[in-house]
Amino acid sequence: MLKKWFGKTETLPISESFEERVQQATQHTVPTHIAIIMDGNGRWAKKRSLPRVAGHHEGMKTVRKITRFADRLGVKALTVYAFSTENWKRPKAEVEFIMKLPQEFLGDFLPEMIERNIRVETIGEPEYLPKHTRLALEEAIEQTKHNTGLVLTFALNYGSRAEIVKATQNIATAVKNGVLAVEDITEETMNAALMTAGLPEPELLIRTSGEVRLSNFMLWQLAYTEFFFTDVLWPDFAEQHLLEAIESFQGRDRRYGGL
Ligand SMILES: Cc1cc(N2CCCCCC2)n2ncc(-c3ccc(F)cc3)c2n1
Repeated sequence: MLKKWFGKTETLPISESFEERVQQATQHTVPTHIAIIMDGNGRWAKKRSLPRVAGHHEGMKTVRKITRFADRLGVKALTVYAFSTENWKRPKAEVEFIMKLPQEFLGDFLPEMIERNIRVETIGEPEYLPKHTRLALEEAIEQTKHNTGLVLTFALNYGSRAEIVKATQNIATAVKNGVLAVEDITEETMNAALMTAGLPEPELLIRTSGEVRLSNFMLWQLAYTEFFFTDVLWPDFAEQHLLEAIESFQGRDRRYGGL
């Protein structure tokens, strides 16, 4: 909004109410860990008669935008579902394009993430990613491993059922080797065996584009998570939408199964 003042135009703040809402949100419990299923990239492109990869590229920019805002709000962990084990079924050219996004993202944003004390992590099976993708990821993880701020975790070639099977195999091996007694297996044993070991459980899950399902994402970890589903397509997801999801979270009465 522009206001004429002594012939000089100046842009008023985007919205005083937005800034007030940000202040309000940060006075209450901001979710420690937010997980996001970033859906709607292909549809965003199709609506604009653009190739699907244009939606993925725009979606990558949204990851940067939302990471900055989550960091500003004091979120401790942000986990984003960037590529599922099922995504390999997409056309070869689309997968090849998507697999170049980590390098582009890090090339542009890694210096700022280091400046912001953000730590980069990944969950999934990186061994099946192209070498250039894996190297970019490993470099970012190495360069940020001592950071103590927001933990930004990319779920890449990730599937929750495969994660649980792998964790179960490792626990069974520990029992077989006499390192662990069956009666000592607890929920904590599983938490420690999963790829998300060390992360707090997500308090808020956001899924964009109107889809209402988990798509094999963090099935164990989301047991007590609040869900926020929005029709907004991921490339259109902006600070106002994250703020809306957090305000919704703050308005809920979390009981963890109790009364
Ligand atoms: C495979 C993939 C897809 C990907 N999309 C953009 C977001 C929408 C969902 C699919 C496409 N994005 N966006 C950022 C990354 C990324 C991954 C690792 C990393 F260290 C830095 C950035 C990414 N990776």
